Amino acid sequence: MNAKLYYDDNADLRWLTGKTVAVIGYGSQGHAHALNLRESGVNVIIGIRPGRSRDRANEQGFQTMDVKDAAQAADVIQILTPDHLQGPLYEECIKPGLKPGKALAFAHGFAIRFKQIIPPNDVDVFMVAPKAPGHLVRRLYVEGQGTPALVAVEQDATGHALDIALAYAKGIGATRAGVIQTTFAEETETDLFGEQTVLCGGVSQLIQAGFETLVEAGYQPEIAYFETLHELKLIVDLIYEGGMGAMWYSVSDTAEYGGLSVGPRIVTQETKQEMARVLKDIQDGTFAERWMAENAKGRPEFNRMRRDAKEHPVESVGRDLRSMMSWLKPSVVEEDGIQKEVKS
Ligand SMILES: NC(=O)C1=CN([C@@H]2O[C@H](COP(=O)(O)OP(=O)(O)OC[C@H]3O[C@@H](n4cnc5c(N)ncnc54)[C@H](OP(=O)(O)O)[C@@H]3O)[C@@H](O)[C@H]2O)C=CC1
Ligand SMILES: CC[C@](O)(C(C)=O)C(=O)O
Repeated sequence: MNAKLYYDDNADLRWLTGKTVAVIGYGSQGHAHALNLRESGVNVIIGIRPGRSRDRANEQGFQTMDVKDAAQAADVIQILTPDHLQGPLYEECIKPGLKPGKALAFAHGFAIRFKQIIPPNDVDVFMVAPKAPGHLVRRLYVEGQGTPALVAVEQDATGHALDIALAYAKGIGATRAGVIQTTFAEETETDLFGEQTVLCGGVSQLIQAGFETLVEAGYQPEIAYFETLHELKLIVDLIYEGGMGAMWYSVSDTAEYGGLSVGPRIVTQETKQEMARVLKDIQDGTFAERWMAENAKGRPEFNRMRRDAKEHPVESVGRDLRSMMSWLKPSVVEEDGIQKEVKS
């Protein structure tokens, strides 16, 4: 194995003893980090603006305050607000609270890698980036499992930034699954690549294309849903637990032969070449620039794509079919057309 991996025995929560961690933002990652850390015995406060997130953090028993006050009060300041907003929030509310020896933490390297934030030299700067959506970081922790994470140290002012980062990783349950040491650049570039090409972008396009092909050919949409979306989860469960081998072993020989011979017609050499172009745009900052510009314009293209994705028939068909599956325990549900967290 090439990677430097850390597990529970390699991390010591005592590096956070007597310290206060301010979790800034209480969204997908924020609520998971805050709850997991608290249950691991860490003293956590929440820096958050008034609104839905603050109400939720209060309901869950946290001491909440404005970001400026939380940054003043904390030893470790974990920034869990959206990437594109971190720069101005840091300048206005977090930077004034920094003092030598404090730590600035991230769950993704975007703001540092693309220079939205330039911290002073006398603070630690580290990252603990879980490799899962926040709602699953929380669910797995509660179930006694863990989410793998990446740690990186950008600045080691105290000489103990890595110890503190590993303690934090242990507090959120990541060292149960394995924590790999990396750099902000490697985490940012691989994470953006993964979410755009395979995890979020690639998977959603593959599902929609498969669903549309079947429905346009006259097959029942409900069958298309079960075939291209519902069963995907069950197939991925096997891959997650035992690698591709477990999936090939469990499916029929017909599926194995068909999958191995036809798969390369779907994901082609051209797809791989496009992936390389996507990676280049990430590495040279083209994607980051496009994303920041889209936000500056008020997100016209993003809003249109969001709306189209929401209105795709695979969503309405799925909603009806899932309503008959009483065992599903979703973390996020739709109410009046808006995605909402299920109260835990
Ligand atoms: N989503 C994920 O699973 C993952 C995210 N990350 C990283 O974690 C970080 C947080 O992302 P994510 O959890 O998705 O974010 P969310 O969008 O889920 O949550 C953002 C939170 O920040 C709050 N917020 C937004 N603006 C401000 C502000 N000006 N002042 C105070 N609070 C504010 C929001 O509160 P309000 O309700 O008031 O809007 C909300 O609580 C990002 O760096 C992201 O890249 C890393 C790995 C996975
Ligand atoms: C896959 C999306 C992700 O990168 C993640 C959950 O790790 C994100 O930024 O949300």
